[in-house]
Amino acid sequence: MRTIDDLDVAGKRVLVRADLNVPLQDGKITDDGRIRASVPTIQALREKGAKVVVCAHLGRPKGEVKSEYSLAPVAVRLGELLGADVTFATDVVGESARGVVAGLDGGQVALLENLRFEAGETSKDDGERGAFADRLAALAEVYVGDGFGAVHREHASVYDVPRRLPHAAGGLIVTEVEVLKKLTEDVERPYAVVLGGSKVSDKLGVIDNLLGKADRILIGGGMVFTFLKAQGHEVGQSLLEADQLDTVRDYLRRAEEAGVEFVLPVDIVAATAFAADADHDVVAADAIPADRLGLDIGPESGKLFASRLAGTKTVFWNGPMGVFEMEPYSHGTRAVAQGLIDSGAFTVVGGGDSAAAVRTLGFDENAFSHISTGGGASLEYLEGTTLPGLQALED
Ligand SMILES: Nc1ncnc2c1ncn2[C@@H]1O[C@H](COP(=O)(O)OP(=O)(O)O)[C@@H](O)[C@H]1O
Ligand SMILES: O=C(OP(=O)(O)O)[C@H](O)COP(=O)(O)O
Repeated sequence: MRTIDDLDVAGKRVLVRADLNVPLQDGKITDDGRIRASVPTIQALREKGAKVVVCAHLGRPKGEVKSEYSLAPVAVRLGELLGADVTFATDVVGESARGVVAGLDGGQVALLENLRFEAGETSKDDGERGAFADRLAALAEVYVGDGFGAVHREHASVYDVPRRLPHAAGGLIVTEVEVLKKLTEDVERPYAVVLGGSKVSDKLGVIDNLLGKADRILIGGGMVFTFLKAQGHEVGQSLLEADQLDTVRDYLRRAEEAGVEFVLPVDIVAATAFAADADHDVVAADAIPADRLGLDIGPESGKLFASRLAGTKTVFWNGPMGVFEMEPYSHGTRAVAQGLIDSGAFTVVGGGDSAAAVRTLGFDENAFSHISTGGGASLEYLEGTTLPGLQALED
């Protein structure tokens, strides 16, 4: 992959695809890790005299303009971190964007509004996506891919725009790939993978491939309930991928045949509502009341998971064990984070929310071997498939 040192960017308009998908609460950024991770590449381009046009997505607004998904607060924080003004365009490829970009001098930075306000960004229709990619590419003369957390998405800004402009990988992508490569080549065993979070349908699929790679697979977070249901247990109102039950049964059967250890929670924190102040109790994992939803793994499961991480040499973790944003449901995530640290293994934590969790729960980032900005992206990278956003940069 070419890097930004291989590009002539002085005085040129450079479109940087970053991953600035940060958690927000009441319009306030609760963890700015992904913004900080994007700063070095932007700073390097400024120093080279580029006119830097940053583009990114926030959440999943599905092609509609929704003010709660505006990148405006991110522009402010990015400016603070860069120590420079960041001009915010109130649209993606419209009049505001064109005006803001035209007004940039070398070394200056602009941020476009949320890419996913445009249906073309995520469209599965090549024509629609291509038409949007044309408009986005027209804003710039050079493209730099640096949004590692989104490289698994075949989206216009990730996959189609680099095919239209001279391109290179930014420093964040280079670093992420360097570290994750180690987990695909010479992984030290026992190798454990911990999966949780809420993007269940996205991430269940990677287990297929992990069965041939990991020695232990620990399941927490919103992933749990599809497994418990597949084993015949009641999961109440918990997150469930009802159409994946056969797939999950197949995983459990194949894991047994292959000698891969599946570790599922033995207890669950079950609440009456998705709220911090809802009534909640620890219940056995096979006895979740029909009117409750599981929002964390229970204390016995926290201990069990930590014990199964002890003695491992490599751990990859994506997805919080519970709704860590609410204190009553944060203990499982805390136990697993501590379990990783205590294992003494080579530990990689991946994912926007997983990385935010370890920081907001007060863990020292340096206690982990690597904190990746990508969850789904790193999981798919570990599968060994070529990711659209990396392939586009290699071509
Ligand atoms: N049992 C659960 N039910 C609903 N949501 C959950 C549950 N456990 C974890 N979550 C949520 O999962 C989210 C993170 O999931 P995900 O995006 O897949 O992780 P990452 O960003 O680390 O890849 C968090 O916001 C957390 O609140
Ligand atoms: O948050 C992200 O991924 P992650 O939750 O897997 O870390 C990325 O910004 C990608 O977002 P998407 O999963 O909505 O495409």
